[in-house]
Amino acid sequence: MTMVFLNKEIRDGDNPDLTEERKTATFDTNKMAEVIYGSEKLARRRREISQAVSLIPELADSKPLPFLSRNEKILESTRKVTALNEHLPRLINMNDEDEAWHIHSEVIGFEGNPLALHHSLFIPPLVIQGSDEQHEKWLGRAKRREIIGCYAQTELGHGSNIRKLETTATYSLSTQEFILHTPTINALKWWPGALGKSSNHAVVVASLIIKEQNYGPHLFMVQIRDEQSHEPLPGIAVGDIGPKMAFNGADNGFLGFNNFRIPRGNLLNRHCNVEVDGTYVRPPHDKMNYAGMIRVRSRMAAEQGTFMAQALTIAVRYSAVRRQGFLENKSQEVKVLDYQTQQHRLFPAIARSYAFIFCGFETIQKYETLQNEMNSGNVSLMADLHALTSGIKSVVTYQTGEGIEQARMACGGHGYSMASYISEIYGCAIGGCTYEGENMVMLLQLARYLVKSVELAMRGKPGDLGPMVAYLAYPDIKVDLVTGPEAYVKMFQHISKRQSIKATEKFHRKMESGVSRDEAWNQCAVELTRASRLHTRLYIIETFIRRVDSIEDLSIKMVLTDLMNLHLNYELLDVASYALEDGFMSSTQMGFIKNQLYSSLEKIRPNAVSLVDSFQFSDLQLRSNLLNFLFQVLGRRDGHVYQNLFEWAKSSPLNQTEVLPSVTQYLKPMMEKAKL
Ligand SMILES: CCCCCCCC/C=C\CCCC(=O)SCCNC(=O)CCNC(=O)[C@H](O)C(C)(C)COP(=O)(O)OP(=O)(O)OC[C@H]1O[C@@H](n2cnc3c(N)ncnc32)[C@H](O)[C@@H]1OP(=O)(O)O
Ligand SMILES: Cc1cc2nc3c(=O)[nH]c(=O)nc-3n(C[C@H](O)[C@H](O)[C@H](O)COP(=O)(O)OP(=O)(O)OC[C@H]3O[C@@H](n4cnc5c(N)ncnc54)[C@H](O)[C@@H]3O)c2cc1C
Repeated sequence: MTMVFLNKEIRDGDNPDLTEERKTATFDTNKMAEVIYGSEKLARRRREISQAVSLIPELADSKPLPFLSRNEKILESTRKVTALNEHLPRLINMNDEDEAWHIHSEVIGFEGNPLALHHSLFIPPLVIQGSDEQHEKWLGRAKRREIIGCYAQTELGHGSNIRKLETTATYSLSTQEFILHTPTINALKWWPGALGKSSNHAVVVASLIIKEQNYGPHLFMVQIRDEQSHEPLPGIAVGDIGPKMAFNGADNGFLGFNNFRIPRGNLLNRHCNVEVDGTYVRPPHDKMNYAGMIRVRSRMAAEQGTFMAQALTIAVRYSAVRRQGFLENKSQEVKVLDYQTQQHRLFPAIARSYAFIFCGFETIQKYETLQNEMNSGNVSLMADLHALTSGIKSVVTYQTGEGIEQARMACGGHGYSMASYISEIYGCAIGGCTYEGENMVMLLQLARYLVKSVELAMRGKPGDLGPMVAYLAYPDIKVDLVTGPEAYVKMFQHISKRQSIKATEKFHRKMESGVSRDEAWNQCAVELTRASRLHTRLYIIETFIRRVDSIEDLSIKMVLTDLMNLHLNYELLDVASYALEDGFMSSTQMGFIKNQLYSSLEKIRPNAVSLVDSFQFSDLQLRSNLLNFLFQVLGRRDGHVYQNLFEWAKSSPLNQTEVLPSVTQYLKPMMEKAKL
């Protein structure tokens, strides 16, 4: 049987413009997929899973999702996710989170579903914070999906500042229970995905109170609905928070407690505890209860890189079949992908997708190391990884939003149609700027770490700096960019270091002038977030270079070197003003970077379609095949866009009747009245 999307497979019947693109590729997309996904086996597994899903009709959308109401969307996503549940053990390794993520994104798309958070936000905190006994009680049931769960932390009044969460869990010595209570409207849990209508359990974050002392946010396992009737348990108010910008196949919800009692054993107590007599046993790190958030953030670079890659696959393929305007040859209009402006719009974003995915895999590995260390009681890596993931989460979500929006614009009018599916991808991805820590808030977390590091360097203690920030103590030696990537890294290090130092010095000066620490911090906050972004972008560049260095296959290494050079020049150009300001970069160097960038665009051009083909998204995943009711048509692998756009329009419910009630009830009477 032929795989649905082998690259070098040139298929009869595909749009010849796309076929032509695939023939110019200088590398094999299967080999590239191995680099993107980490190994031959992992890339092959993805193809096998996509192939298997495409053969199960009940896993396909039964109708084009953009034409559905919210209730219908939830019903449809629930139908698919439960059907998928039946097939899962046969299709994927149930312990492999990447396979689970991939298959859900194939089947569900981007609209979310009532189990969306069960595997990513309910089970992980239970694993991380739950004791063996608690795993015994809930983990198996959760994994088998006997119970459905969510993660209820954010409240109506507080999301960013979790120390001020108002939901309380008060320990009752007499009954050895925790009493969960929502004292005000503001204290209602608000936002948790899958809470509104689907979950019957929640990991609830509440302020732990023992003998009137507040011990801060802690995690509790709470059953919120009856397992038989699915009715909320007495003492619980729960519901959906209404439609959102996107992700409307998921039921984000609210939750309130009226002195709702849970057993003492429901405090997730692997790292901390409340003993029978109310004695509090501290965790080994003050912020241990936040570990689950580090985990989610550590996965966001790869996730967001994949979102952007999906939008770019649609936009690049479409740009190779869309012909409009002329260059030299006036007898045939050009593919819009041949315009330099189009390339400048799309190719740097392709480079960023690769960069984020490579960076993401490193970050996930770092988290796994942290997790192993935490399990053996060593929490020394937490601060570094908290700082790193705070920055990465913020930079990649923002730049992914930019990249997807450019992809949409690059598709002209058809990009604005829901037939492109890009708006749905955008809506899902851009939520990442807010969820899991609002971006500015998280950049300021990284800034705390950078300021401390600069202070160490200033105090002449560079030896105390971790490897991630060692450059803050490096001397400034001018670099010749012609010598290659290392020189770019040094230039970036200078820029990042200078901004961190400037922001720290400004902060110190403010305090010396008598301004309080908090106020001084706020007065420097914009400069501090700039330092955080630069530091993070430097880190992403370094991971890209490391990955390319490690590649052995020459054809892959060559094209990825082109992509990396594009990334280096694009990133450096974007921040050049910082280095021009102090004369570290000359205007000649600036000209050099621009020329390198333009020449990188030309080098990438013949490989552009194959670079996005290499992500190996199936048409199902991109919602790109109308015939199977998968409705998105712009990014189809076969490139037959126009006839499918027409089919898409014909399938609109509005076109199922010639004269709508809006006409008979309102427009016609209006026109008749005007005639009188
Ligand atoms: C196709 C498939 C589609 C799938 C799509 C997926 C959809 C998923 C959708 C949604 C999921 C979203 C889930 C959520 O959003 S859950 C809620 C997340 N909420 C947050 O992230 C809240 C953010 N706020 C915080 O994390 C904290 O409030 C804080 C900003 C970190 C501040 O905390 P706190 O006030 O306690 O701390 P301080 O600022 O005073 O800092 C004190 C020191 O502690 C250090 N610190 C803070 N956090 C950590 C940590 N996690 N680990 C280690 N150390 C930490 C901090 O650095 C300070 O150190 P210092 O040395 O400077 O004193
Ligand atoms: C799609 C989606 C899914 C979500 N899923 C979940 C979930 O499953 N479970 C859950 O518990 N939560 C969930 N959330 C909630 C989410 O985690 C919070 O919305 C997020 O952490 C931001 O908090 P906030 O809403 O309080 O923003 P706010 O903090 O109110 O942000 C408003 C503005 O204030 C600024 N600001 C706030 N504090 C500071 C500061 N200290 N310094 C400078 N500026 C500041 C921010 O930068 C922002 O510009 C979800 C949210 C979304 C959008």
